[in-house]
Amino acid sequence: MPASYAYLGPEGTFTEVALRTLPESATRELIPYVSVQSALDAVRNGEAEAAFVPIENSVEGGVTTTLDELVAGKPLTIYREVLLSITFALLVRPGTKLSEIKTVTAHPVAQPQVRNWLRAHLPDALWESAASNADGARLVQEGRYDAAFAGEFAAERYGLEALETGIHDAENAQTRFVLVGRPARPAAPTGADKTSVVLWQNDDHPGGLRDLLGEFATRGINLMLLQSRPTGAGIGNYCFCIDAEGHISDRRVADALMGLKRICRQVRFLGSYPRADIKPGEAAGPTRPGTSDEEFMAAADWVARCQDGRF
Ligand SMILES: O=C(O)C(=O)Cc1ccccc1
Repeated sequence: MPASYAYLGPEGTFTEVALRTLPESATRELIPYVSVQSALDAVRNGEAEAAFVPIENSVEGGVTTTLDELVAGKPLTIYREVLLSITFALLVRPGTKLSEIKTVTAHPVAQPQVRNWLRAHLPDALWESAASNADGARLVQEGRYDAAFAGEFAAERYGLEALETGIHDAENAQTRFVLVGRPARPAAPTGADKTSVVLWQNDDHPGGLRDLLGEFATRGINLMLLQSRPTGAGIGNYCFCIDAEGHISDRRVADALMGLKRICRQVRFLGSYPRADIKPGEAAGPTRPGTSDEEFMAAADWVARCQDGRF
């Protein structure tokens, strides 16, 4: 059996389209799962080599199911990320008119991307969430809903017709997807990388979050995502999902992680992987003076010489 990648299915999701842009997907069996949880469980229990799931949307923010799965349970690691521009089509059973649509469905992350369109064109339609956009299309095929917001490409797969295409409230809406596997050595740095971590504060004190963020700021590390998630231990109890620029093999990133490890109750490393928004060589590199690898190494060397009496 070839190595397999699990993904948020069924066939015809944006997730599948994004997955197929990864060259390595051509050599894997791609297996649809009904939910993010079941795709990630397939990795945790060894059924699949890796899972491909949505994690962030430029309109709605973090995909909370995915973040919560990465925050808790058996540790998983992000290997790769993919960005996909998203516009929706309104899919209906052939012959359905706009005036006949009473119920619509799609993945909950799709709703904020089509809300204005719905208000303008189908103000009285009842919205219900589907497990994925393609699953919404499947439910329309089965007659459970009148219309689904999904990729235009899903129409053929589910015998539907696109009544409208190019639906998007926000220009250039993008969704970010990640390939997640069991913990492994991160891929070598490309020069344009990202590091994801989850942080749990040691105690509740004024400026606690500022202390965590300060570990990045003093080392000139830009943050690309900061999302708090409830720990489940009561109101006001949160952990923080953070994406930071750079690779764990960059001295400033490793040093920041060491700083966080010393002051946090728990740090979960979620991986260092190539950025999808820019190509290697396009990254600005450390802009804050004193934060390059060379400067970190020279400083460590100087301390060693002082300890040795050779200053
Ligand atoms: O991949 C899909 O089709 C999904 O259901 C997840 C999703 C939701 C909204 C935008 C992009 C992907």
